[in-house]
Amino acid sequence: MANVLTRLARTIESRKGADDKKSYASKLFARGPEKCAEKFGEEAVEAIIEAVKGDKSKLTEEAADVLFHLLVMLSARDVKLEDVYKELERREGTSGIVEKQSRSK
Ligand SMILES: N=c1c2ncn([C@@H]3O[C@H](COP(=O)(O)OP(=O)(O)OP(=O)(O)O)[C@@H](O)[C@H]3O)c2ncn1[C@@H]1O[C@H](COP(=O)(O)O)[C@@H](O)[C@H]1O
Repeated sequence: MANVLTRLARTIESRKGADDKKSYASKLFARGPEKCAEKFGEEAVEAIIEAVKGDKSKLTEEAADVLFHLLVMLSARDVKLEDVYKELERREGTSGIVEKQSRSK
């Protein structure tokens, strides 16, 4: 069974071109990829604020908002979640330090 992120990504993808009065994701898509990116940034900032405050319950909720808006932003630019998973898998087992050095070349 697909995990919740994979299922949510599929649902979000299915909202492209759907009625934006019935779907929040459709409403975001209709406003364009720049707006989707802006909303992701706003949600990330809200999560940062809760992380700094140390409220675990609110940080959990904000993290869910961040993941939802990340998926919308990726979909708005036709980046597949599967490809993000593949990139994470490629990095698995390598040290973060080595990874950083290989990317800065
Ligand atoms: N997981 C989510 C989810 N997380 C957060 N949000 C929405 O993100 C919005 C964030 O709140 P904001 O105050 O920042 O935004 P807003 O004022 O409502 O809207 P803006 O005009 O600022 O964009 C809220 O409206 C939340 O409902 C989500 N909306 C939808 N989903 C899921 O996405 C799927 C598709 O949803 P629809 O597109 O609505 O069918 C469904 O499975 C939903 O459960």
